[in-house]
Formats: sequence, C-alpha cells, structure tokens
Amino acid sequence: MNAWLSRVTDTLTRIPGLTSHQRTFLAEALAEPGRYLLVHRDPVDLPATHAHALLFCGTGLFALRFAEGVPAELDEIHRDVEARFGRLQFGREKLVPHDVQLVLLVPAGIGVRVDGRFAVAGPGELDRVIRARQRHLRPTRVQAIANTVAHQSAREYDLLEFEEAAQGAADPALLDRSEVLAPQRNTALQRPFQHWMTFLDPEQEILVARNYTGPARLTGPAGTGKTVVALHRMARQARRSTGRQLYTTFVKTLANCQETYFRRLAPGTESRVQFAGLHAWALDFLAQRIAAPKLDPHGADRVFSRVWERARADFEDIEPRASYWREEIDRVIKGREIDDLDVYQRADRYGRNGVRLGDDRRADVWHKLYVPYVSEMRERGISDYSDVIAIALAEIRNEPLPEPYDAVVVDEVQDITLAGLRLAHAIAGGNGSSPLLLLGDGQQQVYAGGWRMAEAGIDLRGRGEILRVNYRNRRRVWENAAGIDAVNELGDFDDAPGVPLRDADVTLPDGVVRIWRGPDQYLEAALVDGIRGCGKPLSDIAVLTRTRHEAGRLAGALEAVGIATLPLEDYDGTPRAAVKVGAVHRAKGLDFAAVFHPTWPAGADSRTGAGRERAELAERQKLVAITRARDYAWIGIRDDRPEIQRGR
Ligand SMILES: Nc1ncnc2c1ncn2[C@@H]1O[C@H](COP(=O)(O)OP(=O)(O)OP(=O)(O)O)[C@@H](O)[C@H]1O
Repeated sequence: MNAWLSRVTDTLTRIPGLTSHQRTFLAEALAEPGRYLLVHRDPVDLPATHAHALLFCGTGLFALRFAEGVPAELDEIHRDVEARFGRLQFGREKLVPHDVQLVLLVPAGIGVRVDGRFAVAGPGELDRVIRARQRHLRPTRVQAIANTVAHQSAREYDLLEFEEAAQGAADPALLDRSEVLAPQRNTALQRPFQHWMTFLDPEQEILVARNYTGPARLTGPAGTGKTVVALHRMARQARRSTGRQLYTTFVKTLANCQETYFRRLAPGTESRVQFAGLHAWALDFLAQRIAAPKLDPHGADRVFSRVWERARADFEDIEPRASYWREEIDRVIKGREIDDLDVYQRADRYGRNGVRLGDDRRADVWHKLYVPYVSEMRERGISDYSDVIAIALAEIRNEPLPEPYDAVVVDEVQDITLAGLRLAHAIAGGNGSSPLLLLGDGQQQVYAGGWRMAEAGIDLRGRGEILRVNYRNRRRVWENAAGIDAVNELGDFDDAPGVPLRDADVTLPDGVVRIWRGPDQYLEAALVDGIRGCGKPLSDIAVLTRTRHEAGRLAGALEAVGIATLPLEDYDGTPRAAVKVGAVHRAKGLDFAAVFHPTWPAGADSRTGAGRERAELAERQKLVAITRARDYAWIGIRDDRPEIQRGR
C-alpha cells in the first residue's frame, strides 16, 4: 500500500459507524490525491433521502450511496444532492447540479439494472466508474467546490482532511500513473465540450431548469449554446424519469455528433434517449408500422433531370438552373404539403419572393414539373426525402404514437420543411401541451424556402427564449462573421425579427482570420499551405464548401499531398486525425478549432430574382461556415481578375 492510501485508510478507520465494506469503497473513492470526500456524519441512521458521501475530483462530482437495490427515495436523493450543489457559481460559471453523478455502491453479486438515472459500482469497481466520467475539472476548481459544499453542508457532512504532504509525495506508483495519463488528459483538456458539461452560463442554466407546459423555442445567434442547453435539459430529464426522449434535425451529421456528446453527458441512457435525423426516424417508424418506402435520392435526381430536360424551355427565361425548380418542388410544394394546384396558386412562397410566380407560371410548374415528376417516381416505386416525411406524417396522423415522448428536441429548425416540423410536432403528441423544443436561428438558414410557425399549428404562447452570449467564436472570428450581410426576411419564423450575430456578446478574446484571394486554379495549393500553417491538429480542422462537388475536389487535393481527410457525412464527433471536408449544410451546429471556407466574392450574383435569393442564401451559408470556427477562420475568395485589379 502506498503512503497516500495508508493515510486514507487511517482516516477512514477513525470514522465511527462505517462498516469495513463501506471503508473499502470509500478508500477506493480516494484512490489518488486531488480527490476530496465529504462523509455523512451519521452513516448508521442516514436519512433515506441523503447520500452517504460526496466525492469531488478532476473527472467529475459524485454522490455515493450504499445500497442493495434501487432506493425507493431515488428522486429525493437526487433533489437533495442537487440542492447542495445548485448554488455554486464562479463568476459567470454556474455549476450544473444534475451533472453530479449518483453512484450506488452495492455488495458483490448484486445486479442492479443501470438506466441512466444513476451509476452502479460493486467492490473494486468504483475507481473505474470515477475515471469513466470524463469531466476535466481544474484541481483548484475541484478544491473550491469541495470547500464550498463542505461549508454549506457542515451540519450533515464532514470533509476528510489529509496532510498536505500527501499531495507532493514522491510516490513512485502514483507518479507512474499520472505520467501515463497526462497526455490523454491534456488532449481532453483541449476539447471545448468538456467545460459546459459541468458549468453553464447562469442564463443558460435557468433555461435548462425551466418547465414548459407546451411547445417552446430557443433562439439566438450562432454559438450561444442553444444545443448545449437542450442537451442539458435532456440529461436532466433523463435523471428524473425513465421516459423516452428524441433529439432530431434535418442534418444527419448533427444528430450523430450530438449523440456522441450526450452519451458522455448522460451515460446509460442509450435505450431511451434517441438521436436520429428526422428522415431516419421516419423510415424506422414506417418500417415498424407498415413498410419503409424505397428511398432512392439518386433515382429521384435522374427522374427530375428527365422531367427538366423536357420542360426547361418553359422556365429558363425566369431561372435557368434546374436546382431552383427542384427546390420549388421539394421545399415549397411537397415541403409544405401542397397537393392541389389551387392551394399552390394561393400559397405564399416564403423565402422565395425574389422570383414572383403568377398563376400561369405556377400552373406550368404544377403540370410540367411537379405532376410528371411525381408520376414517374410513382411508376418506378421510389421515394425522395420529402415523400418519406409525407408518408410518415400520414401514418402518424392516422394512428398517433401509443407511447408518448417526454421530450422532442428539433435542432436547426430554420432548415426543416413545414411538413418536417409538423411531423416533429406529431411525434411530440401534436397538441398544445406537447413537449416539443425547437432550436434555431433564422440567420443560419442554408436551404431555400421557409414557413411561418402558425402554419405548423404550433402555438408557442410566450414560450420563446433568446440566448445572446456567444461561447464558441474567438473575437476576430466573430467580428468577421458578424460583418456578413446575412439577412433572412423570415426573421425567427414567428413574426419576430430574430437577434443577429452582431448583437451577440462575445466571451473569448483574440482569434485569427486569414483571407486568401486568388484565381481558382491556385485554390488547392493555398488551402494546403493554409492547413499546414494553421497550427491546429488535423482532427480539429474542417474544410467547408458551398457544394458537395467542391468538397470532393478539395478532399482529393488534400489526400494527394498526404493530408488525411474524412467526409463530413461520416463524422460523428469522435476525434480522428483527419481534416473533415464537406458542404456547409453538413456542418450545421458543429464546431472546429479551424475552418477553411472557399467562397466567391460577394455580389457575384445579381441582386434581383433568383440571383438575389441565391446571394442571400450564400451569405447565410458563409456565416454558418465561419461561425463553425472557434479560433481560426480561413476564407478563400476566388478572384480571377488580374492581380492589379485585386488590389494586391
Ligand atoms: N456555458 C458554456 N461554457 C463554455 N462553453 C460553452 C458554453 N456554452 C456553449 N459553449 C461552447 O459553445 C459552443 C456552441 O454551443 P452550441 O452548439 O450549443 O451553440 P448553438 O447556439 O447551438 O450554435 P449554432 O446555432 O451555431 O449551432 C459549444 O460547442 C461549446 O463549445
């Protein structure tokens, strides 16, 4: 036994009322210096609603309770623990009380089913549970928390004191272990998401704990912690009940990444807290109910191309790009559940009023594009993404879910279609008291079209919250992004203007923005130089492009010079030494230490018609790309004019 452990054992022996089995557990809790333990003064007559001990260490905060099964007073124990930690605040950092992990300490041979409300440790397992928590609290912060809680709970708990010498003791066994762990810890400390797992801005924390009696919405500019708040709400709920929860979004990557973070925040909840793109959820639901439709996006592309080739002459005078008309079908007609020409002719084409379509033009769209497209898709027996949402919506309306969700969170709601929003609402129960939480920011809309909240039949009735403190972007990065003229006539989708990024408060200083200007043919070389010179690890770099095609081109160029890449669609938040490359649409909601964004000079498109819509969309995409960068943003502006004109 090393010197530290013998001191721990001595101290524990002096506490009256503890059994030897309990002492062994508590000694394990104190397996290394830097951990602090508060032990209840009356372990024999411990109130049923209290923990036996509270443990503070670098990997997290714990409440320890000896048990032989799940205590009947589990909720009360949680409440008591949270009350003890709930008032701790360090400047603008409020401790998140539900992040204190309750651990049931059970005798050997007792099996307790873990469901995310608590962790379980048998003899010899506690140290592993403590290390697995993966919080990274600074030693001084751990000590400060321990002292404050000890002071506030002095009537019930005693802080075990050990001689100072123990901290600096040259204990070879301990030194070996910390040396081994140091590199891992340092890497982990660089990951920004650790901090918000235990500490939140007081304004965020209020929203985590706020109860809503119906659908609610959280808005605010990029990087203000909307998702962080939602994840904490889900974690808190998961502590309190064993009901199901769903986090969904139109962007598959985002659901995968947030799932990775959430599993660290609230381990053991896999079976009941689900993360899924809305299409994946719908396909799964349909497979269980009737049969999953045959989703074939490439087949749908081919069908539309054929239809377009036959009809293009009738539309090119308004807008020659096929993608514009495809979006008209996807985001306006199908996206808003329009199944009748009359309704289409009367519909407000939100977000698309750059191109005004009169009745005749809409009839053309209907008869020459929409109807032939739908007919051919039907003949082939294939579906596109909008069909999947439509079929799921019809099915759930016909027969609602038998088992309701405790919470349904929709992230990046500004990019969902109206039909998608209605489906999410239906999943949450489809009524005025549904536990639906919508997160979004109109300034970050990167897909065409739009809707109004009232059309979705969702009444937010004052349950709208705004976050304003940006925690992601360093000041220079934020300044650059805030200067982008990213407007959205739809505001925050509920007839309110929305808070623009420039009105956010920024917390992090410094940051780097590099602008490269040059001919397209030099883009690859400039990008390679930029990546090599940015000083960030490959695992924390992303190249975000406007199109998938361009992502493919640039990924190829990086691979060719030996820089490993990972398509953004395959990224799930797990660190890997490869540059993430993908279209900006796939990067929504995520962040990276450095972001490289190739773009074109603003104003390349005309300021009328579809060109204006495209230009506005491009500005919003640029804003999304740059606000993904925490420390370093590289903006590559293609400019083929002679050098003298570029002002070099
Ligand atoms: N209280 C906090 N303390 C420290 N970091 C925080 C805090 N809140 C958020 N962050 C950091 O800011 C980042 C942005 O948070 P989050 O993704 O929740 O913002 P968002 O409002 O959803 O952003 P966006 O709209 O751009 O997707 C997080 O990844 C995290 O690193």
